[in-house]
Amino acid sequence: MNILTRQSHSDNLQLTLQQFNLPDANISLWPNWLTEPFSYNLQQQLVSQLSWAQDSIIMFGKPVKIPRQQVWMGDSHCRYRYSGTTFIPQPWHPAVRQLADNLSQFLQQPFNCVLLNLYADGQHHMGWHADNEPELGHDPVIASVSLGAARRFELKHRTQPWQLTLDLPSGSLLLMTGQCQRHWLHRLPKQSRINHCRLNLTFRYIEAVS
Ligand SMILES: O=C(O)CCC(=O)C(=O)O
Ligand SMILES: [Fe+2]
Repeated sequence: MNILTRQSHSDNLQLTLQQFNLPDANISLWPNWLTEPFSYNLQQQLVSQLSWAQDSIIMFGKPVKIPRQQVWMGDSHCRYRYSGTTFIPQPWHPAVRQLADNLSQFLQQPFNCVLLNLYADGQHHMGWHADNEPELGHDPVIASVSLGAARRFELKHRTQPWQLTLDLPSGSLLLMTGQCQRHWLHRLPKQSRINHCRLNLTFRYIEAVS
């Protein structure tokens, strides 16, 4: 475990980093990347100010409502297609833009779009998947910021009996890199005892096609 000094969000707390060098994937977790008050305020602001939608995706040829609400946001060229639906990005909310800029600086990686997911309680969830849509390119870097209720996050290898379970507290930053999306799946399982809300932002990069 490495200890870095927190550089952004203006306090002097020690920034803890946990690294998991999995076969075919690199996972890093900064459990307290954002401070509690910053996380709380950002969550309140985004829950009330964004146009959340319980979108539908196509499963077995039929539209099915997703078990959460979401917003797709980013630069205007960042169209995103998954499960038979194309999402056009909403323009940047200034606080999300600021967070993307801070992340880009912190990780030395460009980010130009973000999927925001709002889980009202532990019934809301996301099933097994990989963030491997072609527009994300080969071996995408996915940076995931969590606000609100701490939830369990699970990874499993596609072909080997290997699993990793993490707890994602409010203010945490999870980074998935290497060949993670090629060889591993991840999900946010239901946790029926959790009765408050969580907001997750997964920052991504989509190249502009000229
Ligand atoms: O809510 C989470 O932590 C997972 C989100 C996720 O996997 C995604 O947006 O692709
Ligand atoms: Fe994902």
